[in-house]
This record gives sequence, structure tokens and C-alpha cells, in this order.
Amino acid sequence: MIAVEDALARVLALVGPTGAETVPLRDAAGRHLAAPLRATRDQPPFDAATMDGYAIPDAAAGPGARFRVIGEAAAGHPFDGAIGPGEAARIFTGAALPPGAARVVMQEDVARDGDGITLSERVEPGPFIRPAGCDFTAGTAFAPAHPLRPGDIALIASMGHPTVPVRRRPEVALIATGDELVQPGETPGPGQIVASNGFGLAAMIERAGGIARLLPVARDTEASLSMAFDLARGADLVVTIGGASVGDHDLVARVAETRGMERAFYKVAMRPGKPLMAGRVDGTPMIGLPGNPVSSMVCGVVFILPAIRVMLGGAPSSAARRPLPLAAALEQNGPREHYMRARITPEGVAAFDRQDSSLLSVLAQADALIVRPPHDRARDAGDMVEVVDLASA
Ligand SMILES: Nc1nc2c(c(=O)[nH]1)N[C@H]1C(S)=C(S)[C@@H](COP(=O)(O)OP(=O)(O)OC[C@H]3O[C@@H](n4cnc5c(N)ncnc54)[C@H](O)[C@@H]3O)O[C@H]1N2
Ligand code: MOO
Repeated sequence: MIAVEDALARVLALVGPTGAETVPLRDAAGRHLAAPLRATRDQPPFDAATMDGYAIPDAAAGPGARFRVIGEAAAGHPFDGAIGPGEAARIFTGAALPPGAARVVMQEDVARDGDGITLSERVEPGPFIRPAGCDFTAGTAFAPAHPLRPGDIALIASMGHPTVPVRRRPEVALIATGDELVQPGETPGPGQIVASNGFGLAAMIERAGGIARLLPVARDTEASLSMAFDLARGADLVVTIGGASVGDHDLVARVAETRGMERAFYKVAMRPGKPLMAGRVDGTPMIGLPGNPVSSMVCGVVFILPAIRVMLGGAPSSAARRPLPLAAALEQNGPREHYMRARITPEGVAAFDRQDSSLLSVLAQADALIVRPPHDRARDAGDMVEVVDLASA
């Protein structure tokens, strides 16, 4: 049995970033940039008016100063002349400043009379000019570490890119195993239950930016499981669910070995999730999850999500943790790192009384997992503990 940290390092060593693909800008939100983008032009490309009013040549002109309006500049329609001393151009927000202009005065600060304007008693000094290149200049690089957000998409558009190089979504093949499993909506026969883990994990993987390929359930025979591995070919990561323990019908390790598995580890000092394995099968990274529903979801948070982050080009990292005070006392922990389903309350974080690894109803009510180190001493209400938020998992 190895420590969680060690197991995670070995899982992350199995995977690497996926290649790049080019997508239309409209499809790029939420994707991970595969290479820095550079602005193709300056923004704004010219000195632009930030107010509707008049462009004048005199930066210091005060109340009573008069100018003759000789032309007009609107957004998309520059004035094709220049203004000289005593001259002004009518100008609108977003228009290019005509040559010779030093400043824009707001139309509210001007009295107009035919083609003449007189600056009023109170004139906002301005200058109400947005200088060329003040947002970015040609060649400016953009390389966010996070998935592209709406504001990023607007910036990329403004930089002049109709398409975006992004990481290919990593494809994860999910193989649920077990003769007891039927699909949701089917009626279980004697001794059977409804399969749930693959659905939860597929949702988790797709929320993180991967593509889940949920394969048909493998029966508890070597031939069926081997066929499932065949169907998983081409995936970036193969995840098996169940059949990981030591029972006579737990076939995953055996079948993986007959297919030449290079094992990175088997069994981790964590609860739930002890009978976890990982390695490489048919050249593809593989993670074998325990079948207990909460075990498989917790292992998803602790191992699969970090693996997806690496495949999407992120740095190796474990699930983000933050400290919170305990709302209620906890008993001493055993020898495994314990991930306890918990609720976040105004008083702090409170572990649920029932922590059995089959209880999905408790997982669904949980906001967070309290992470307790192996052999952690008994804790009192108010003591600080580390938690992993489940809201984004
Ligand atoms: N003698 C021992 N027995 C067990 C040990 C052990 O160390 N020694 N470890 C226990 C622990 S901890 C776990 S976790 C389980 C994991 O066993 P498996 O990975 O072999 O899982 P299964 O036996 O296939 O299933 C366990 C449980 O989960 C249900 N299951 C499986 N797949 C799904 C699915 N896709 N959706 C919903 N539920 C699923 C299955 O029906 C079982 O009830 O082993 C302990 N035993
Ligand atoms: O490791 Mo098991 O996942 O505790 O139920």
C-alpha cells in the first residue's frame, strides 16, 4: 500500500498533454489554449474619441473659446482632412481623432451656433481620447492558464483570431465491470443492482473538459473484460470500475496482466479507495477504480481530475484544498488518509455520521471532503482541517 501523494505522482507520470487542434472562435469557450496567441494588430488601431462632442486643436482652451466646425468624424467614418488653429471637427464616440486634434470636448460643454461652437462656463478638461494601442499592441502574447472564459474569447476576437489552437479533449474510456450491474431504467434481477459509477464519472470527466466513452458493462469473465479493453483502444486513458479487490470475481488486475500491464502500483492508503491500481495497458494509461460507488467518485476527484488537468496542459497538481474549522469533533483517524463527506455550515465543516462507501445519497448532500491524514489525532470543534470542495468536481 502506498501513500496517496505517491500514487498521484505515479498516475500523473503516466499521462501527458494531448495534442493541439484548431477550433472556430465560437467553439473555443471552456477549452484550454494549446499555444500562446499573439495580437495581429494594435487595439485601438488609432487614437479614438471616448465621448460624443468636438475635436479641437487646443489642449488648454477654456470657457468662451470659439472654434469653427469644418467636418465630421464618426465611428467607421474618419474625417478625411485635418484641423488647424481655430477649427474643430464634430466627433462621435469611437471615431478616429482627426490630425491636428489635441482634445475632445463633450457636446454638453459646448454651445453650437451654425458652424461655430463656444466652450461653456464649465468644461470637463478631458482629453477624452483613447490612445492607439492602449489595450494591446501587435505581437502582445495571451496565454491564460485557465480554460477560456467569455472575457478571454472577446480578447481573442479583438486580437484578430477567427480560430483558436486548443488542446484536444482527452478521451477517457470507462469500463464498468460486474455481473450484478443493469442499466438505469432496467429492472434488476435477483442479486443485481443499477450501475451508477460510470454515469457519475462520465459527468465528472466531461465537466473537467474530457470526453467520456462509457463502454458496455463488462461481465465477470476474462473474455468479456478483455473485449472491453479492445473496445477502449484509442482512448487517452482507460478507467475500469470495480473488480479491483481480491475476490474470486475481481478480474481487472488478472486481465490487465495478461494484456501485458506495466503496473505503477496497486493499493493506496486511502479511505475510501484502497484497492486502486494504475499502470499502462496496451500502451495506454489505465486506472483501475474500486467498485464501491463513493470510492470510485472520490478516486475520480483525487486521481482522474488531476490526470485530466495534466492532459489539458496544466501543471501536475492535487485536488485543491483549503482550511476550514470543524463544526463538530472527529474521532482519531486510522492508518489510511480519510476523505470524509461533509457539509459546509456557517459554524464550519461537519462530517456526515454515515461514511459507508456505498452511500451516494450522502455524497449528493456533501459540499466538501474533509481530508484527514493517516493516524490524525482526535479533533475538536473549532480545530482547522483541510477540505476539498466538491462544487466543481
Ligand atoms: N477481503 C477483502 N475484501 C474487500 C477488500 C479487502 O481489502 N479485502 N476491500 C474492500 C474495499 S475497501 C472495496 S472499495 C471493495 C472494492 O472492490 P472491487 O473494486 O472489487 O469492487 P466490486 O466488488 O466490483 O464492487 C464493490 C461494490 O460496488 C458495486 N459496484 C461495482 N460497480 C458498480 C457500478 N458501476 N455502479 C454501482 N455500483 C457498483 C458492487 O455491486 C459492489 O456492491 O472491496 C472490498 N472488499
Ligand atoms: O477502499 Mo473501500 O473504497 O473503503 O470502500
